[in-house]
Amino acid sequence: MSVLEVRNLNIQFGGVRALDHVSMEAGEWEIVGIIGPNGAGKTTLFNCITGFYRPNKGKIRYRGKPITRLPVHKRTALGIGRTFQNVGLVKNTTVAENLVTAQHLETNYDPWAGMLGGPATFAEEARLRERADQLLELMDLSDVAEARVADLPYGVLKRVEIATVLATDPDLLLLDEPGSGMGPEEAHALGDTLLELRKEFGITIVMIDHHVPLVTQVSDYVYCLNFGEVLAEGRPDVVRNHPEVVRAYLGEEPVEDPADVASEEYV
Ligand SMILES: Nc1ncnc2c1ncn2[C@@H]1O[C@H](COP(=O)(O)OP(=O)(O)OP(=O)(O)O)[C@@H](O)[C@H]1O
Repeated sequence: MSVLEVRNLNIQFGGVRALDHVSMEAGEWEIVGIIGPNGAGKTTLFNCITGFYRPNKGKIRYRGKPITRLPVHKRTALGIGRTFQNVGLVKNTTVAENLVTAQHLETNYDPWAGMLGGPATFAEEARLRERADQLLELMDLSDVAEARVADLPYGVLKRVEIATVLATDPDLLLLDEPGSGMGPEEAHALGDTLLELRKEFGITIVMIDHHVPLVTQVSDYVYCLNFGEVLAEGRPDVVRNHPEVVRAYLGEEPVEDPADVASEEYV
């Protein structure tokens, strides 16, 4: 059974057809890449999967259960975690505090015990902090645990955001441009981390990104959207050299050797 199944999704904003009969799926343990030029409908697809947008037509299933009409918080409770294109963190607190706060959403935390500060509360806080430290280590972020989020560079913030979503214990992780603001080496290191996360937590990942080398490095399967439609899908090496995909990105004819394409940041 697929973890995520999207069938014939349509959504329209005024005259703009943002998604037009879009179907995709992601299986257990899979990393699925979503690429496509600006305005192709990638973030709109995430907004439909997470419940921020309600599609005009189509169905979304999570582990076989229809979720098309469920509100955002119920989808989160089912295990769908998401990062945002423009980083969704509390900027005036530290990195570690962001992770602890995210875990409070998952905990049966008694507000009275919290106010009175009994031993059970301290033990619980210590446990949440320990888990935060483990996640920060896994994401190579231990050295910024006490840094204020607002003081960190964008590339580091993207990693912090992933750690924060992991703190909510998701089963399906949707990453919106995790490689944005990163150079090729930083993006490659992020790719290694994502593969590590999949191994460590056994999660399914769907990732939007413009860094085609990053998408190629980690994805088992790739969808390319263009003007709200699936232009191509398949293994990453096949999609990145698909004539229509190369044309959509560069307006050029495809190159002979896919390795030539892999060296570019964009297809
Ligand atoms: N809330 C909205 N209201 C009106 N139009 C919208 C809305 N959300 C998305 N759109 C339109 O839908 C189309 C797809 O946008 P979307 O943000 O999904 O593209 P994208 O592939 O994520 O682009 P980018 O790579 O630039 O982030 C665009 O034409 C956009 O202007």
